[in-house]
Amino acid sequence: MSSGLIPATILTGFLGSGKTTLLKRVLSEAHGQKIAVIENEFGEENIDNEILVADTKEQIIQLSNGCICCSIREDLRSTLSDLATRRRKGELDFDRVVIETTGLADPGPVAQTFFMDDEVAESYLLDSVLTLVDAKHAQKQLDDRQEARRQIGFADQLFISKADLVDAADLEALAHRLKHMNPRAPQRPVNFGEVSIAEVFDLRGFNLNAKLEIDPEFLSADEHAHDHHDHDHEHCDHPHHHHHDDDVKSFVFRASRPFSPAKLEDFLGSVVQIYGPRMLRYKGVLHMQGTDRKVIFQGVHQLMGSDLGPKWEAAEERGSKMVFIGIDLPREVFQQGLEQCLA
Ligand SMILES: Nc1nc2c(ncn2[C@@H]2O[C@H](COP(=O)(O)OP(=O)(O)OP(=O)(O)O)[C@@H](O)[C@H]2O)c(=O)[nH]1
Repeated sequence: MSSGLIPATILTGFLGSGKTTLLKRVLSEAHGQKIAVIENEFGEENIDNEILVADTKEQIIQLSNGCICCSIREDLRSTLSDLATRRRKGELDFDRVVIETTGLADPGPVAQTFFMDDEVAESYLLDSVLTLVDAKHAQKQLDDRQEARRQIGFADQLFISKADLVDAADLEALAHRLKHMNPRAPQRPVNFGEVSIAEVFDLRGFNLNAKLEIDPEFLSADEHAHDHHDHDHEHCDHPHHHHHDDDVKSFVFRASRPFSPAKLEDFLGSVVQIYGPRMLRYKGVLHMQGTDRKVIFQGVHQLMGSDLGPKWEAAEERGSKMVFIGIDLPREVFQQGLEQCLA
């Protein structure tokens, strides 16, 4: 890694979604990487920890009796900073860190630790948030549990476990629901954690230079479905598909006219003041006045940043697209506000 920062991966997913299964698999794969694992489990009996220790020679640090996203967030911060210090001194040797959250954790505060704390930010690079989704139980968990919905909203990559336990139509309905909640995160089924290293590490989900990958077909289909809801139902391919009113939702803003940088900065600065706590992830490739390069922007809650990307190609049509993933965000406010920022 050229930056010298230690890459960190957050592995999340609701209770029993297969986090440990996947992690164990990743750790036992012969990849020549030394991985420090921070496990966060409720309770003193840590079975996962034993399973992992038995099978691997990795460094495992356990944070117990609380949840890293709330009561022991300070423990996470100090553990990360302690690990980095010991690595610098040569007492510990590891190439990356994986944090496995409890099934009930909100990954937001965990991710924020990497930006909020100077010591942590200087040593680590948050690579990505990986979310496991239990194909058998996710629909109900998403209906019932806010944490489960937030785990989807935050994901840079979704892995769907237990696809073997459901039929194709159920799997399709789940994929559809997830895509509405987070169109930015690629989805892929995993059978008992069977993934390759390349699919979990160095995804650069938090990298400002990362491409914004949204399937344009999906998004226009989405608009259509909302505008013609009743009509849409008559022609629905899945008779059992029902409408979910998830509070984690996403929307996309597109424009071909360039943004005025000053107006946009003002607007975003004020919306994050108000809606920041509910803005899980947002990201965009922007056509900005005054530069012939793409501007890549992204944020988590109140924290946002932007970077100059590559030049627009001569033949390429310039335009901006932004995706916002959040909890009950007022789409109209964003839509109209952003339009006001166009030059
Ligand atoms: N059928 C099936 N079972 C799976 C799959 N992946 C994991 N499991 C099983 O699901 C159960 C829960 O898996 P874990 O890996 O312990 O889940 P977890 O997310 O770490 O669970 P918590 O730490 O309790 O939140 C285990 O019995 C796994 O063997 C899969 O793809 N298919």
